[in-house]
Amino acid sequence: MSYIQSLYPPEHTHCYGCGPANPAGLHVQTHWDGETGTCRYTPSAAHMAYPGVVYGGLIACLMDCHGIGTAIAAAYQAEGRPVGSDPAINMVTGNLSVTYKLPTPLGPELLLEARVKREFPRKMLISCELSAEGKVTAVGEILGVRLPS
Ligand SMILES: CCCCCCCC(=O)SCCNC(=O)CCNC(=O)[C@H](O)C(C)(C)COP(=O)(O)OP(=O)(O)OC[C@H]1O[C@@H](n2cnc3c(N)ncnc32)[C@H](O)[C@@H]1OP(=O)(O)O
Repeated sequence: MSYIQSLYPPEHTHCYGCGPANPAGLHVQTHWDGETGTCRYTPSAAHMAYPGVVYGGLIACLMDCHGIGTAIAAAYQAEGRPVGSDPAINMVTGNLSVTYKLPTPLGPELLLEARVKREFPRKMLISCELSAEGKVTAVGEILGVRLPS
């Protein structure tokens, strides 16, 4: 299946974190298997906090866009229709929190796994774990709020 952000309507493809049409963006890609949103991202040397460690703001960006991508995928699934079908489901971040448990090593690929924690009529609370080399280094929660169609 295509990644979720590739199925956003054209006007929502310019996001710095995940917009495929933003040449300067991070191009976060969320893959949804019906239960878990998965994203892989390898930071560059420019994403450094201090030698050997990933900048926390980058981690927040990755969790933000991957969380919203997961929330949107889950919202389509809850309505029993394919991602990208009309009417489009659009969400923005109402709230984002990140707990940095360990320094995240700069170099290896990062794995983000996101799941629905709570579902409400107009919003979706997503939990996200970020790991590097098999170790969870950060956890987060993202509240996606649905925009009117
Ligand atoms: C779409 C493709 C791009 C990908 C996006 C990537 C992620 C982003 O960076 S998005 C940009 C950053 N986020 C923003 O700019 C959002 C700015 N905020 C807003 O536009 C509005 O406050 C918005 C839309 C979140 C809510 O406004 P509005 O529709 O008036 O909401 P409102 O009716 O007050 O609340 C809706 C529900 O959400 C809840 N809610 C809204 N904001 C928050 C918040 N910050 N924290 C907790 N709950 C909230 C409300 O409690 C309410 O819950 P319930 O339905 O249970 O009563």
